[in-house]
Amino acid sequence: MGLSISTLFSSLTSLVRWSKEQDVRILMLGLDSAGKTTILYRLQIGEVVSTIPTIGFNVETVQVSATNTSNYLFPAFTTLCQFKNIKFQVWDLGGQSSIRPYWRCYFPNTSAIIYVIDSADHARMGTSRTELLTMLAEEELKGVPLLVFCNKQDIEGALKPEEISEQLGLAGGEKTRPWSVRGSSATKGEGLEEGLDWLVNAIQQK
Ligand SMILES: Nc1nc2c(ncn2[C@@H]2O[C@H](COP(=O)(O)OP(=O)(O)OP(=O)(O)O)[C@@H](O)[C@H]2O)c(=O)[nH]1
Ligand SMILES: [Mg+2]
Repeated sequence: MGLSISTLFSSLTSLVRWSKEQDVRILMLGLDSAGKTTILYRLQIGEVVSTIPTIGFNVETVQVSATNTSNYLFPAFTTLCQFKNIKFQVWDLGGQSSIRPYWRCYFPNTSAIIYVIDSADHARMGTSRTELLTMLAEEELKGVPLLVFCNKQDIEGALKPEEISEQLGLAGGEKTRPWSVRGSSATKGEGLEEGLDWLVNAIQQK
């Protein structure tokens, strides 16, 4: 009897986990050439791929090992969670101005947003900010966690994450969602996993 209950419980747990995995959808947005597709494949296969501008979208399943840091009271449970692998469907949408109006078609059922900025593209920082703030005002994305990658930190003269964060002004306006602005270099593979780790925790704590 005990065995069958535990088997049933374990099957149910797997089912719930499976259905949750299917639901976890991350949208990756940002202006053209920000580095979205490079980030997607760096996260998925750990390599820098040669990209062409995305017309439409790329979607891939990305697996991360999540660290649950919220269970200070239950160290054993925390240890278990540290080894839990979570799968996400990451949707990388093309960022050209003619494609941006279609971003909103992908907003329903979004669990989190990754917004990618080319930190060396000083000229278009204002456009990138406007696109981000317009998107965040959408009702469908209310409360959805936001990770901003200030990408291309390897380029000399790139704006630092703190400077970009200041320009975006999220500290003053964003009170209803968890958000984080971080530096990354997709080509060097720096900052990506730490950023995703933050996002995983933000999604789990919602
Ligand atoms: N130096 C540097 N170059 C990068 C970095 N990330 C991406 N790139 C380069 O930037 C260019 C554009 O990268 P993509 O990943 O295609 O950009 P995207 O955001 O997907 O662009 P769209 O598909 O047009 O929206 C490519 O030549 C990449 O190699 C980075 O961190 N550092
Ligand atoms: Mg692309």
